[in-house]
Amino acid sequence: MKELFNMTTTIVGFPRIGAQRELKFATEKYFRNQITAKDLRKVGKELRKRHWLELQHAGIEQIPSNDFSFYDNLLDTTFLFNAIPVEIKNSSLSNLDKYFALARGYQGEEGDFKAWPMKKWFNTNYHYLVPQLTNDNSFQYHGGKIINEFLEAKELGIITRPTIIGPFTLLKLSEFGIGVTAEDFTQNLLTAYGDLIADLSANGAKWIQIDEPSLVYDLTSSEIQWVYDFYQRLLTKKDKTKILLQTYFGDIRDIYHQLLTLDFDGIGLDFIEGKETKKLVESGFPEDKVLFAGIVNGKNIWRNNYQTTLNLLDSLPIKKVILSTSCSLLHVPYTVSAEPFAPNIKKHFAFASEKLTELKELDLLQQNQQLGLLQTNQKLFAASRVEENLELHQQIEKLTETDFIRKPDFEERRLKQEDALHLPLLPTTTIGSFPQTREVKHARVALRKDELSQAEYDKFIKQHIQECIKWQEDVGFDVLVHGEFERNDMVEYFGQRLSGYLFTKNGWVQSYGTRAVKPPIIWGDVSRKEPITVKWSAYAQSLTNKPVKGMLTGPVTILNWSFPREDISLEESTLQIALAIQAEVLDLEKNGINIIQIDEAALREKLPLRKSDWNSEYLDWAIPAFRLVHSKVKATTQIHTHMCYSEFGDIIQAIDQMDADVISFEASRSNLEILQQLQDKHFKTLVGPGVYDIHSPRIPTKTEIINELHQILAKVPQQNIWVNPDCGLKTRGEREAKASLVNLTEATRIIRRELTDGQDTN
Ligand SMILES: CN1c2c(nc(N)[nH]c2=O)NC[C@@H]1CNc1ccc(C(=O)N[C@@H](CCC(=O)N[C@@H](CCC(=O)N[C@@H](CCC(=O)O)C(=O)O)C(=O)O)C(=O)O)cc1
Ligand SMILES: N[C@@H](CCS)C(=O)O
Ligand SMILES: [Zn+2]
Repeated sequence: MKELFNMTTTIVGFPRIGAQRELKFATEKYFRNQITAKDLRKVGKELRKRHWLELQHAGIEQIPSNDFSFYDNLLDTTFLFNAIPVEIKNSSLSNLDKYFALARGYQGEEGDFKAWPMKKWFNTNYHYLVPQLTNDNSFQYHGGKIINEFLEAKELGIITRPTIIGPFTLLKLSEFGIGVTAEDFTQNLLTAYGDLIADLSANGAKWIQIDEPSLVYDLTSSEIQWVYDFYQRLLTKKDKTKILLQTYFGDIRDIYHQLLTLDFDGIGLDFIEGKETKKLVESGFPEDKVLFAGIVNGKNIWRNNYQTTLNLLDSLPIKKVILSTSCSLLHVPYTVSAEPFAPNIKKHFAFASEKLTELKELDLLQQNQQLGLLQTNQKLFAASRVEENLELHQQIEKLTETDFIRKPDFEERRLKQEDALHLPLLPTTTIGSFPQTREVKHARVALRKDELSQAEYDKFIKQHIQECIKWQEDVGFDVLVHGEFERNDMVEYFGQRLSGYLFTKNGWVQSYGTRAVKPPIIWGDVSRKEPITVKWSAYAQSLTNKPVKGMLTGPVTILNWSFPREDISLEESTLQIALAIQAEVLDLEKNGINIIQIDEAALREKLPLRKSDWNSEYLDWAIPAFRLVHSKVKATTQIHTHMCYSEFGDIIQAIDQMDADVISFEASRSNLEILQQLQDKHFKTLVGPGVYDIHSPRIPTKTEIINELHQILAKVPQQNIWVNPDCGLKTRGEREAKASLVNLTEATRIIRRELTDGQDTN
């Protein structure tokens, strides 16, 4: 056992939505003007208190603060420093409403402000708001949320470790207006972060945590130099308050040694996703710094293997260690305690609360105390948890190259589909879901509580499908959808209908703002028990002569938005799911569905963050898994896919290799930058770059959509273009969703007329 330095425990951050999603319900009530700002702030305050006390009670010695957020931490950071657009800054909206205007857009008496774009937070299913920095912006610190929350905890007798996103990550994740670069903000940020540290320090903070997850990417030499120079200058101003530089989602191999020479008091490293973290630490770690060792996985829900962790800790040549999580616990649900799993299943799981216990137990074991805990833990890993599905394994073994290749090729299929489908120029469609109204969600609650029979529920869903089809026909859409009213979520719904899956009752994880998901758990081998979506799609198709798109979630996304197994490879699990979805595709086709969309919104999620680690490994199985799903359909069946909230530019060729016939993706909020990539890379798949942002209640005007279409037409051949919103409409209210779609169809008709010299093609 290593020499002990005052061994303590901490976490990088804790979930904030509340175990019963209190924050979501309160915030949405505030949006609907049903409660006041004061009421909402009170809910936030109660949640923070509850969480700090829970951490204290669990024996966590260093408790973070400012990990709470009403919407998003990066938005909080930009807002804290007042680096927001002048129009919003100068409006007479309240501070809270300015904040929400950036998050969701605002259309009202104070003006018409678009929401900031939203992107995936590294390799997670959490999404952050992308700061838009222009000439008008500067960063200044004048107090605010971070200090208020520190003082709030202090009043409870808890000296927390305030956390803040660091300047490098902030700039890396921001977008810059014309004529502005990250460099322009350096001096400004230095003063702002310096003032922040001084204020927290003056108010009694002992430690401050600066999060720099962007350091886990490949870094250029100028980036390394920027980080080094910035922190060297910042740290000369620090006094007695200790600074922790916290990294996560990988290792920091490009800058590790330089960082160690800076005057940080602690360095937080991820030993779970950081493939080279152990090696880096073994190569040297200064005695005067504390290693915040991220050894409890902040993203999975499986119990920690204590022996493996203790061996790792024991092997590190470190004196001062604080045991921590690999990243914030934001990415896991609160607790498994109230979940109705059988004890022999439950004992394998650790959600956020149970991870606190794990940290404490590891701390004790590290000190050679309560060794019985180790034996109990070892038993969890001694035997296989599940029985294998041998038939499925054989089916996978027998797959050959041809199973992954669709015939005939894209061009031949395209002609056949044109003949079969007769779609107009710039066909219009939507991404699948229509608003999940309270009525729809409520019906599902009633079904769960046996207040509604299955037959009544099915009838209710069919009524919604009928109205949805009729509305799309009236408005003039070319390819219709059934609306996904029967689904709670695009992944959980499938998980619940596939064998091998477990799902929670209350395992909510924040995805963005007020929205959360309950990722299903892959417990064993996955297979399809029976058709999943066929009855709904076939019913919708029976109501219209226009084509209705079948709507499925693809295998890579189902895997990435589930909690995956760790006892078999991700590739193997994905192939199992792919075969299940393939069977569904073929059943849809058999039942008269000629267009099938297979969503792969999370295709990128498990692609290594570092390009130098790509080696094509992940894409080499993820793309074929998608192809396996549709390789056996007829040439005339048109396969669509959909992606959102990711960077696509650097994987555009891999996307083409998915060999779908049509792809729709989010583009309206990434300023259509992807269009250039499509042109440069001669993208073959037909494309529907989203023409408006569905994540905001703001209704796009016809003129805005026309402008988007002009931009698309400037880069993509007109016969390759589809017109659609940038994602599903489930989070939108009916009124705004419909108004936006009407504008979309009318804008398309105008453009069609332009393109066909004044003749209306519709
Ligand atoms: C498209 N996106 C998705 C991602 N990940 C997914 N797994 N799914 C996605 O769709 N990632 C990227 C993007 C953006 N992310 C999201 C994430 C979540 C939502 C969303 O709308 N979430 C809903 C919850 C959806 C759900 O599970 N609904 C259930 C339960 C509904 C519910 O809360 N019921 C209440 C009672 C309601 C009543 O009585 O009226 C209850 O149970 O207490 C269902 O419909 O049955 C959310 O509200 O957060 C969107 C995009
Ligand atoms: N078909 C899904 C895709 C979301 S990414 C929907 O429309 O909600
Ligand atoms: Zn989407």
